[in-house]
Parts: sequence; structure tokens; C-alpha cells
Amino acid sequence: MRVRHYVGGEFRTDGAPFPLVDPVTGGEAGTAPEAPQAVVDEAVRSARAALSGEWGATSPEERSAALRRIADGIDARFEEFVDAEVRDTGKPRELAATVDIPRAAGNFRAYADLLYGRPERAYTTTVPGWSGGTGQALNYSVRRPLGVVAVISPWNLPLLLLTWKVAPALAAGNAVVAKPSEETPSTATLLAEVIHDAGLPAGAFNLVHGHGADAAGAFLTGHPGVDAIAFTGESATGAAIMRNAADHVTPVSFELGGKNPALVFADADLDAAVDGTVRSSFTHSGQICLCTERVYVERPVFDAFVERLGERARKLDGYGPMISAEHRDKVLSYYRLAVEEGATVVAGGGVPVFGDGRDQGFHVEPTVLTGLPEQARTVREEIFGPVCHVAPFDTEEEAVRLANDSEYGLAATVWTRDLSRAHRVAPRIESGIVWVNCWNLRDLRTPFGGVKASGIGREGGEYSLDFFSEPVNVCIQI
Ligand SMILES: NC(=O)c1ccc[n+]([C@@H]2O[C@H](COP(=O)([O-])OP(=O)(O)OC[C@H]3O[C@@H](n4cnc5c(N)ncnc54)[C@H](O)[C@@H]3O)[C@@H](O)[C@H]2O)c1
Ligand SMILES: O=C/C=C/C=C(\O)C(=O)O
Repeated sequence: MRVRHYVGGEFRTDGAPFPLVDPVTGGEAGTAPEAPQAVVDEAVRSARAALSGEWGATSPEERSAALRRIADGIDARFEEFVDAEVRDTGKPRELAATVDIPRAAGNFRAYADLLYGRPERAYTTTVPGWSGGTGQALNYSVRRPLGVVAVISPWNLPLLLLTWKVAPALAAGNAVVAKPSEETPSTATLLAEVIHDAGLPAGAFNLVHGHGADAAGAFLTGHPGVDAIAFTGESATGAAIMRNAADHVTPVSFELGGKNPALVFADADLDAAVDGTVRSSFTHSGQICLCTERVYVERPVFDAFVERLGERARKLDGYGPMISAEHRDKVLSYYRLAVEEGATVVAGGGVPVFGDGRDQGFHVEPTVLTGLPEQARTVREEIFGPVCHVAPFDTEEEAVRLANDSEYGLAATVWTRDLSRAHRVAPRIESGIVWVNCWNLRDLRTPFGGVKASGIGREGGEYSLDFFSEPVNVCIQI
């Protein structure tokens, strides 16, 4: 497939091509076009024109039907989407086929459902009341789209995290200009094809490819014609985007980094806690924002937990690579730093040898560490690889304090059989999401987002519609 921009209803490839790399083998995997400022400008202009044209006049029912056609279009080309996601990310096929692609289609269906049949309830409220002593008034508020929305997405779950924003933005009646990660542009291009075939009016959805800083990403997020920015990626990138957007006071919704804790209490089902931590630390080789990198285990079960987790980590196979040579080097630099900081390496810590083409790819070993102090950089900084540090705790109070001792606050996991403890501990954790006896069990309609350096705002279900639209209060004196 050819990676193409999609601007004003047309596919194009202007801009210098940049190379794509297959992370499994390190080999070349085609090219993508680097959108110059002029293409970004045109995309923003096309989006604006769509708002004052056919797209701006659509009813919620029409948008609901369009979203459903897009979901069906993804399903119809399911294998192509899976192939493209696997090629770009190197993730196991099963993961792409059970999470990334079906949940991307699910994002469009969820918003089609939310809109269908109840536009009034979703979009207006009425409040009769008094107006400053001058008489009775009827207040009602209508929700209007924000306008032109920029969507900037990362490489770890390329289609899922893109559609996570594009679906509600379109549902609320905005026009979108999206820029996927330069590492993983393929499924976004397929999505543009599906949206084109679904018959969305030209300019409702636009796609530009290219890099972030000083390139398409920055051109878009600093653009005076952009009314809102929805971004998922690193916290430092979020800060750069905010600075860039500040001149135009553009509202932002940010899903950023994490250093997610898991708390394992001695009363937990240890099999489930070990299984769950294998998933939460090592799924997609740790390259999910929700992955656990800090595990705190109540002292009586600490040794048993570490031994079993280490054994499971050593036996893992079939795992995918880091996204790039650069990211592999970053993760390996943390493996080395951990040792310098005094860690015991219980499992992994290096580069696996497969004896085949994967040895030129970007794999690192699933790694379990112990023995580091809380202030160690390895325990504080997001690594975004298949690695966790396990430390003991003695009291519930200490467990909560350790969980909260982080600049981040995205997702936490609590393992306990004590229902009262679960209810007591969960709301005390400074985190947007707390899972109890599970991980990444997620309904697309629930609020999703982080506190502290992990983000601004919540997305998911009605929460996304709230961000992507604004209430306008209309007050009529009676
Ligand atoms: N909280 C969440 O929901 C969530 C989900 C997935 C990933 N993440 C985070 O994303 C990170 C991994 O993804 P990544 O490496 O692709 O993130 P990244 O921040 O490097 O890049 C994300 C996107 O931002 C663009 N970008 C980079 N610099 C930019 C700039 N100055 N202006 C505008 N755009 C710019 C990139 O081109 C890319 O499209 C991790 O930190 C992870 O925790 C968070
Ligand atoms: O990386 C961040 C988000 C991940 C979300 C999911 O994997 C999901 O909801 O299935």
C-alpha cells in the first residue's frame, strides 16, 4: 500500500518521502511523504470549508449513519488493516487482530450508538429560572462543535488511538485534520480510504503525514486555523504542543505518559496477580501507556511473587520488538542504568538472540528488576518497554504512598481479595484509572485519562463528546 495524505477529499503524496523501517527485522519498509507547511495549510482550509458546507449541515442521525459505515468499512478490510498494523509496529498479529483493529471499528460504532435516536438528550438541556431579578427566563443550552480539530497520535496503538479521537470529533460535528505518528502511518491511510468510500463530504476528515517537531505536527498544532487539539503521546511532547498552541489559546485534550503502579496485597490470589502483571507489564512489549512499570508487593508474598514473575518473564516468547532502533536504545540505556543504580536483575536485562532475521530487529528481553530505592531514575522515569521494578511494602498506608510517589498518574492496578480494602485504596490512588484484580478491562464509554503529568481532561463516551463540543447557553426572557 502507498502512504498518502488525504486533503479536501483527495489523496496525494506531495512532500519529500521519508523511509519507514520494519521493527522486526530492521529492514526498509517503504516510504511516507513529509507534509510541508502548504499541505497542512490546505488541510486546515479544507476542514474549515467543510464546516460551512455539506458537513456542517449534517444532522446527528446522518453523522451516526456515516460513523456506522466507517466501522463497517474497517470490518470489510479487516485483514488489510491487521497486516498494515503488524507491518508498521511489529506487534504480534493476535494483538492487532483482537485489540487494535476491532476496537478501532468499535470506536466508530460506540459514537454511532451514542448519537443515534437521542440527539436532543445528548445535545441540549433546558433550565427554567430567574434572570437577575428582571423576570423569569428560559435557559437552554445547545452543544456546538468546536470547529477544526487537530488530532495527533502515537505509534503504539496507531489506529486505535487515532480513531479514539477521530470518531467522537466527527460525531460532535467537527472537521478533523489528523497526523499519525511518522513511525506508523499505514492504518491511518487505510482509514482515510474507508472514510472516503463511506461518502463523508470532502474536508470533514483530512490526513497529513510527517514528523512532529518543526514539521507537520508543529505546523498543525500551532496553526491559527485550528480550534482544538487532541493529542496522545509523551508528556514532554504535550508540553511542547501546549507552548506552540498558547499563542492562539487553543484548547487541548492530552493523554500523556505514565509510570503505572501495581499494588499486590498478601491476601491477593497470587496466581491471578502474577498472570495479571505478566500481561500488564509485558503486553505489546510494555509499549502501552497503561502498562505497569512499578510493582509493590506486600512483604509476606514478595519473594514468591518475584520468583514467579521472573520465571514467567524468562519463558515469554512470541513478543514483538521496540518500535525503532532509537527506542530500543533508550530502553537498553535504562537496563544499564538500573544496574548502575544497584538493581538486581531477576530476569532479562539484555537483547534476545533468536538466530534468525529478528536479530537485526529491535527486540529487548522482558525484564524484572528489584532492589532499587524509590528515588532511582529507573523507578521514576517512564521507560515504555517490557520492564518492571518490584519492591516490597509493609502497610496499606505505605502502599498508597508509594503508588502516589510519582509525577505521573494514569493507570493503577490493585490485587486483593479484601473488598473493603479495594474500595478504600482505589480512590486514594492519584490516577485516572484504577483496576482491581484485572488490567486493561476497558469499556470504551468509561472515562479515560490521567492526572498530574499523565494528561489533561478525560476521553471516552460522553466525556469525549464533552471535549469535542461546547455548550452555548441561550437565555430567553419570558
Ligand atoms: N495516556 C495515553 O492514553 C497514552 C496512550 C498511548 C501512548 N502514550 C504515551 O505516548 C508515548 C509514546 O508515543 P510516541 O513516542 O509516539 O509519542 P511522541 O510524543 O513522541 O509522539 C506522538 C505524536 O506527536 C507528534 N509530535 C512529536 N513532537 C511534536 C511537536 N513538537 N509538535 C506536534 N506534534 C509532535 C509525533 O509526530 C507523533 O505523531 C509514551 O510516552 C506513552 O506513555 C500515552
Ligand atoms: O496506550 C494507551 C491505550 C490503550 C487502550 C487500549 O489498549 C484499549 O482500550 O484496548
